[in-house]
Amino acid sequence: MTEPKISGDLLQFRDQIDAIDQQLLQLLNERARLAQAIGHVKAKTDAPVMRPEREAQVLDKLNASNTGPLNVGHINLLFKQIMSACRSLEREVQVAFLGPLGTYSEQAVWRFFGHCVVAEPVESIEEACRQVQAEITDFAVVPVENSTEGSVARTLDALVGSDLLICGEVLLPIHHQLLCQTGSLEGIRKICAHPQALAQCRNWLRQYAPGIEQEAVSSNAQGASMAQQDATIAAIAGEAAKDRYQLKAFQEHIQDDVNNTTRFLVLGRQATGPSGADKTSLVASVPNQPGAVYKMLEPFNAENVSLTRLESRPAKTGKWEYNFFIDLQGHQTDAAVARALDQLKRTTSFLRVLGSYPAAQRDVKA
Ligand SMILES: C=C(O[C@@H]1C=C(C(=O)O)C=C[C@H]1O)C(=O)O
Repeated sequence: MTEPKISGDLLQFRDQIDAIDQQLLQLLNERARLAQAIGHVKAKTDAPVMRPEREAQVLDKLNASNTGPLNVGHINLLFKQIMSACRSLEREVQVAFLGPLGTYSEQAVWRFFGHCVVAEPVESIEEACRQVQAEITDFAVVPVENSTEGSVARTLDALVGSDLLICGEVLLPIHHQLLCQTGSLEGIRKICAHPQALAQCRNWLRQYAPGIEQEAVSSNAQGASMAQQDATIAAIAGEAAKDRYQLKAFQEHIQDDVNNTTRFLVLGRQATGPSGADKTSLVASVPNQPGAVYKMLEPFNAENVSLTRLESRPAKTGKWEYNFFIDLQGHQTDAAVARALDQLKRTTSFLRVLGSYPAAQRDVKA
């Protein structure tokens, strides 16, 4: 292919880009050497390699001073990978996620940790938690709620029964795609996907794939794997599955709700310091008495602490008792949050602070 007649300009611009790349390369290696030095300091005290609060602050600072044309999405994407690479020179962090390969949980891992981590799929939420507790891996990434389907009960139950800490959260827009070997619907006899994905694409399927049989399978990634082996099968899955199973998209964004989002938790053994825009999650239960729930929530009102989520689950005591899962804005070391938690100890029969961690949605001030 011939370049347009502005090739003189083009060559000049490319020379400039080459020169800048050399500077970037040098600076990136300088940055990497500093991370290595930090790694040596950490190793002496057995301090954690991954510091989610620091990584959130690095991105906040860059976004606050960014003048473009790169946007917040570009900055986060680029610098997350830079930090991931630098971090891996200290030590490669290990993460268990709810598999199989190609799931949205895997996408959540890459988004939170960047690509320089060892990520292992495991078969259940409980197993992901067990691996962190047994110190087989550093972190687990598990789904906790979906904007249309609600909470993931197994994750909430696993949190109550363990002493793991929430170190971070990931908000992942769920963009379903219809995937098959050729990218065309011709010859497709069956669409295989997790029942939730089939439900989330009901209208689209009715309109654009009427008459094609639908089969519920155990995960979208399994559907994608079936499509990889059989040209008559299409799957509903995300970007990670498309790449993993070498499929082509017939259509992207086929979910009926354009804002369909899943929230994932990053679970670990380490407490996370304040980043400047944090959330705190806790689980509490109260005695079965009139006004008990009101008394439990009163300290948050008194201290002007904003709650972002309140959810109850059976406490499994067989006595119609409930655990309340509460997310609030702020870090447990913030004075107002600390005072509210102190009060809460007096009004609850059970209280566990599940962790304070950087909020995924950040309010960056220029
Ligand atoms: C370099 C550090 O270690 C890791 C890498 C970071 C980075 O590359 O900026 C930031 C935080 C840590 O997850 C550090 O703790 O500062």
